[in-house]
Amino acid sequence: MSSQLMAGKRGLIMGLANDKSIAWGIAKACAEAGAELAFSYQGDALRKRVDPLAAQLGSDTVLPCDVGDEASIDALFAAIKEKWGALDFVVHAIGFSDKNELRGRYVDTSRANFTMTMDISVYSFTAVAKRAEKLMQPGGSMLTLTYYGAEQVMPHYNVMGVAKAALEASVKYLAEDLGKDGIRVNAISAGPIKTLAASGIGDFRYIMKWNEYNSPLRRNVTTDDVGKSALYLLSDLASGVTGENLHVDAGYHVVGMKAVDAPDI
Ligand SMILES: NC(=O)c1ccc[n+]([C@@H]2O[C@H](COP(=O)([O-])OP(=O)(O)OC[C@H]3O[C@@H](n4cnc5c(N)ncnc54)[C@H](O)[C@@H]3O)[C@@H](O)[C@H]2O)c1
Ligand SMILES: Cc1c(CN(C)C(=O)CCc2cnc3c(c2)CCC(=O)N3)oc2ccccc12
Repeated sequence: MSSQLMAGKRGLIMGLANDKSIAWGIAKACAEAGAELAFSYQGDALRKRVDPLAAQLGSDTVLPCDVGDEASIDALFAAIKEKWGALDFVVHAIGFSDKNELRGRYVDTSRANFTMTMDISVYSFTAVAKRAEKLMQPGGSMLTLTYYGAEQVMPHYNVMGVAKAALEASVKYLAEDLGKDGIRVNAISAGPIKTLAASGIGDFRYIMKWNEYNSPLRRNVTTDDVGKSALYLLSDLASGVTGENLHVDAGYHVVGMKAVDAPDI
């Protein structure tokens, strides 16, 4: 499938934690299409999981990066510059908040967690773009991940919803700034997927069931669904697409209300 769409392209995948990560679905799709990949991970604990996954895709470039630390981001891009001298695409699959505030009411969000959540889940994409643009030529592409909770209230998504709304706005401003140099910046709004970032979330099973029942495709999406759409946005197939937010959610976001006589009720 799309065997050489990314031949000769070198990309950085940020946010791989394990083989359930959305970053893994995206990395597999890009590698299968011929891309050469580098990975960044957060914290030594993840290194032992990421190394074998990277090797599975023919990559031995696995670098540490805590996106909350400017020096760490600088060191990551210095290593990329040293190894490749250039970069064709970047995937930012990073988001984090205090899970104790991803339950209950949004109004009870603390200033500390609001600030940390915005720093890690929003500003980090801008910080990465600041470094990446220096290594990119026309034709370069950046991608981040968002969620429908940015657009409509999703129970208990709380401050992450406010953060994703800011992230989606930042994609448009970055698209304008980097478009002048021929670099595209887009987002994928993925439906709920059972990943590490989804674990520890109360009633996540209910959220998945609700999405399955109310999506036009009557199913949840997978990291492979997201990977294929990411491949499109990162490749030259999307040469005219920037500042976009592509919903890969089985169509959930288009449904206002189901017909009461729907056959599966
Ligand atoms: N799982 C879902 O339902 C879903 C749906 C839509 C969007 N998203 C978004 O997709 C992205 C990937 O999440 P996922 O679901 O694959 O979960 P995941 O837990 O596999 O990935 C999240 C990654 O963020 C990284 N991270 C957190 N804080 C970091 C920091 N300070 N520095 C560097 N890395 C850090 C983690 O190490 C992890 O690798 C996130 O932005 C998430 O908000 C997830
Ligand atoms: C969907 C959905 C998700 C998945 N998703 C879209 C996400 O963006 C993950 C957000 C997230 C951010 N930070 C943390 C966690 C999840 C749990 C573990 C942790 O310690 N911190 O998270 C929810 C939280 C509440 C309600 C729905 C959801």
